[in-house]
Amino acid sequence: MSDILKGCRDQIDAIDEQLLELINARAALAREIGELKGEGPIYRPEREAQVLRRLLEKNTGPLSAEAVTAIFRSVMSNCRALERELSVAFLGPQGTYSEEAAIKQFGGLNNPKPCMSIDEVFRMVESGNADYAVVPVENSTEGAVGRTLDLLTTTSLHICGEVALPIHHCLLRRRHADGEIRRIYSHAQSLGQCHEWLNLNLGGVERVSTGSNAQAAELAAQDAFAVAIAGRRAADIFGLDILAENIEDDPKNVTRFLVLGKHEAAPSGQDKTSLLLATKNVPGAIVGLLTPLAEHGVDMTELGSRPSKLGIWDYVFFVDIKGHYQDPAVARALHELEQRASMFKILGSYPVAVI
Ligand SMILES: O=C(O)C(=O)C[C@]1(C(=O)O)C=C[C@@H](O)C=C1
Repeated sequence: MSDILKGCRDQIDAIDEQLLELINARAALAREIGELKGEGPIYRPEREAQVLRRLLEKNTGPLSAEAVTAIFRSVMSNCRALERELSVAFLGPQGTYSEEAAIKQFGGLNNPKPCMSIDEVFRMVESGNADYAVVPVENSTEGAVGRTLDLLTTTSLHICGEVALPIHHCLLRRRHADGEIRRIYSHAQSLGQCHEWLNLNLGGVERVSTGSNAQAAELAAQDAFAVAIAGRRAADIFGLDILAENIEDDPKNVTRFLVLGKHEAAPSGQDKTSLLLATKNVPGAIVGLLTPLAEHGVDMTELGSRPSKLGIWDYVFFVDIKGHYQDPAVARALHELEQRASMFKILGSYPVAVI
């Protein structure tokens, strides 16, 4: 071993010892905070977002912003687990993008609860069988996830966080299979996101929609004439070959997930509030309904609608605004908006996703 290499490794050993001591000191403080919290919620998404934002501001590299957030999310996950282990429900099985989003947000899962459907994910938390839910809400290519929006209209859970997950699809196939490809398995949303690529490269091959991408990977693992569209993680879990990577039509393909729980998130300084609104079905009603936002200088970042299921051409509106509902300007705007709406529900105020 060269002297230079040995010198670097000796320095790394010394730094690791310091890191170990410091991380354990941090963990001991988290455990102390856990005792102070008593019966209150352990998971504080606003504080975790503040910790990450502060470190990102201080980071001078060479580690990337993504690397720094991944490392500190994992540190916080382990500190949090000393306070109490949380269970997180998501659309399973193992290997889905929902699982990836849950791991990203919580820095690792101590007690994962994969579920068969988005309905079951909500139910798990509502019934107290899991602490938090992670559900997909919209994709940059395919739009809103209707089932999640419908369940938000009736749930008692609060949105307490959001996760933005870049989605890079792979074409996966059973190892050593080389015959004709007769079927492509994937979730309908992923088939839609890879539509152009499939037309160009596998035009004419039957597309079979599955409950999840992980299920598609599992089916492809048993079928020598099939391929699946899923993520890298699913390839590892089900032992599949990756035939092609990044096959999504839009390279900036992102899915946004919501974190839901029984507790509200406190203001973090950079928050969003999601609202569910309805108004009388008359011309110009939605414009009038939203006027208080403009009057109080509150930015609307998103406006979507869903059939209300109460009557034909009757809609509810999903509105995202900047700020926390406790921020004074937002509180004033929401108070006025509530007077004008025929339905008004704050689905949650939560920290804006940290990369
Ligand atoms: O500050 C707290 O409330 C903590 O419990 C500490 C800590 C952390 O590790 O920084 C852990 C869990 C919480 O979700 C937020 C932050």
